Amino acid sequence: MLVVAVALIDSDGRVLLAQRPEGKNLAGLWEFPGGKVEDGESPEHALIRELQEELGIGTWKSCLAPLTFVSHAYADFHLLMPLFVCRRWEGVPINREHQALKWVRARDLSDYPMPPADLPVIPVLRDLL
Ligand SMILES: Nc1nc2c([nH]c(=O)n2[C@@H]2O[C@H](COP(=O)(O)OP(=O)(O)OP(=O)(O)O)[C@@H](O)[C@H]2O)c(=O)[nH]1
Ligand SMILES: [Mg+2]
Repeated sequence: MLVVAVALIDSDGRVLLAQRPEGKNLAGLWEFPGGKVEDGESPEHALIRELQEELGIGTWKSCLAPLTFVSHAYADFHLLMPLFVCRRWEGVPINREHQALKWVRARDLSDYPMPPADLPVIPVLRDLL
C-alpha cells in the first residue's frame, strides 16, 4: 500500500500530529497527515489533496521536500510511505477528520503514541529540527 504523509513544520519548529479517528485501524494513535495514493495520482498531488480534505489547507508541489520514507510490514499489508516536509501553506489547519490535532516539539514526539511504522521517523525529525 502506497501512503503519502507530511511533517508540517510551523514557524516555532513544531510538527503537526493528528490523532487517528475512531473506527479506523490504529485508532487513537498520532500520525502524520496524509493518506492513500489513488490510481493515476502522483504522491505530491495525493498529499495536496489529503491536506485539503483532512486539514483544509492548501500547499504546492514546490513546498513539499522529501525527508525520508517508511517501509513497514503490517500483519495484513506492507506499507510504503514517503514522508515530505512542508513549511509553507495557506490557511490554518482545522480538524476535519481526526480526533485531535496537536503541534508538537521534536523532543516531545515520543510522548505521543504513533503507529509502529512511524517510530523510525522520530530521530530523523529530531535531527532535522
Ligand atoms: N496518514 C498516515 N497513515 C499512516 C501513518 N502511519 C501509518 O502506519 N499509516 C497507515 O497508512 C494507512 C493509510 O492511512 P489513512 O487511513 O490515513 O488513509 P486515507 O487518509 O486515504 O483514509 P481512507 O482510506 O479512510 O480514505 C493506514 O493503514 C495507516 O494506519 C501516518 O503517519 N500517516
Ligand atoms: Mg489519512
